[in-house]
Amino acid sequence: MESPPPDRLALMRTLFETYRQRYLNRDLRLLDDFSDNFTGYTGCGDFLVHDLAQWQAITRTDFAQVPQPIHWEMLDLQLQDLAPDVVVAVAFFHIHLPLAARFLADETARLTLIFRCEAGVWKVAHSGISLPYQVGTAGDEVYPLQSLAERNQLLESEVAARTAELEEANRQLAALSQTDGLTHIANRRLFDTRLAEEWQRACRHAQPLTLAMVDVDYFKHYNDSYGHLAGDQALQALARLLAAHARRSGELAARYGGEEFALLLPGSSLKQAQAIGRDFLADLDALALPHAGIPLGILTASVGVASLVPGPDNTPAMLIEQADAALYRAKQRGRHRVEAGAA
Ligand SMILES: Nc1nc2c(ncn2[C@@H]2O[C@H](COP(=O)(O)OP(=O)(O)OP(=O)(O)O)[C@@H](O)[C@H]2O)c(=O)[nH]1
Repeated sequence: MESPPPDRLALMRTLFETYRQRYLNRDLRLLDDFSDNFTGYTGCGDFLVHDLAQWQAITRTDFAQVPQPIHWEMLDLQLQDLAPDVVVAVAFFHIHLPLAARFLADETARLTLIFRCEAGVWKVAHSGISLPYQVGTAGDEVYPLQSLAERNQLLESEVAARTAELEEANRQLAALSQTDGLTHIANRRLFDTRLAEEWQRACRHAQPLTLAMVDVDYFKHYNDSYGHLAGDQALQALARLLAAHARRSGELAARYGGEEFALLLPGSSLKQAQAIGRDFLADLDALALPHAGIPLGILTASVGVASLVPGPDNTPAMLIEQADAALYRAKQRGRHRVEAGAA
């Protein structure tokens, strides 16, 4: 097939472009372009319009419905030279209406225009637009704006609901990853994070950071006597008591590992931490979980506290070491007591 001569191609392009620009810019001069002998298919109507006045009314409704300029993202344009007085343009494009109905723009629309030269003037003899929307139009709508708006609203509320669910799931996941599964207090991971944070804070304010390490006494014996499940329950009860002593902002009770716990006490002096340790042991005594076979007859714990002012010569690990050393001394000196400071 021979391709049309350049001037003919230019003509076809001009005809299509003029139509396109007027349609996009909501330019009513478009109405002048139609042939008296016109036929057309609207985007959502499934009937052939062959009454020019009806088509012009549809066009006016279209322009009134969407008065702001429309944007077409052209995908393809076929220009066909059918006869000296007939040319056809078939265009494929995405429609971007000036509203938030994004998925409308995802559809590919097709426009077929037939131009016919009548008494020396090129007119639009046929316009058939195909919009593959899965939604119907309401009333005399040309674009299915109402259905699209409803669909959009539904989609937005579904997205909002899913986003909220996802955020909640993420929040729960984050909380879970920082919580000890047995005792439901902070786990070692959160303790390490908070220790590092509090260390930095104490460093900035040149204040001491204080830490208490807590270890259950004769816990192996407890497990052996009462069973592992009872041991678990004892750890849970102890964790609850310890958590009740983390009262002020920044304080944190955590399960450090096994039957060892940590109480981070920013802003407390060594003396205050010792008092907190003693209060905690008194609470545990009051709980009086039976532990037959050890001198006191109830479950007890030992506490080691240490305090350091962060500086170039010390690290968080040193604070833990010193609290651990104090805890070791508490064990050595008979358990069920609080010891403080490095050896
Ligand atoms: N039930 C239970 N036992 C645990 C858990 N984690 C650690 N243990 C037990 O804790 C016990 C710790 O024993 P040891 O380290 O010998 O210390 P201890 O018997 O408490 O003796 P002292 O610390 O010297 O007073 C071991 O028997 C562990 O099995 C746990 O999650 N649940």
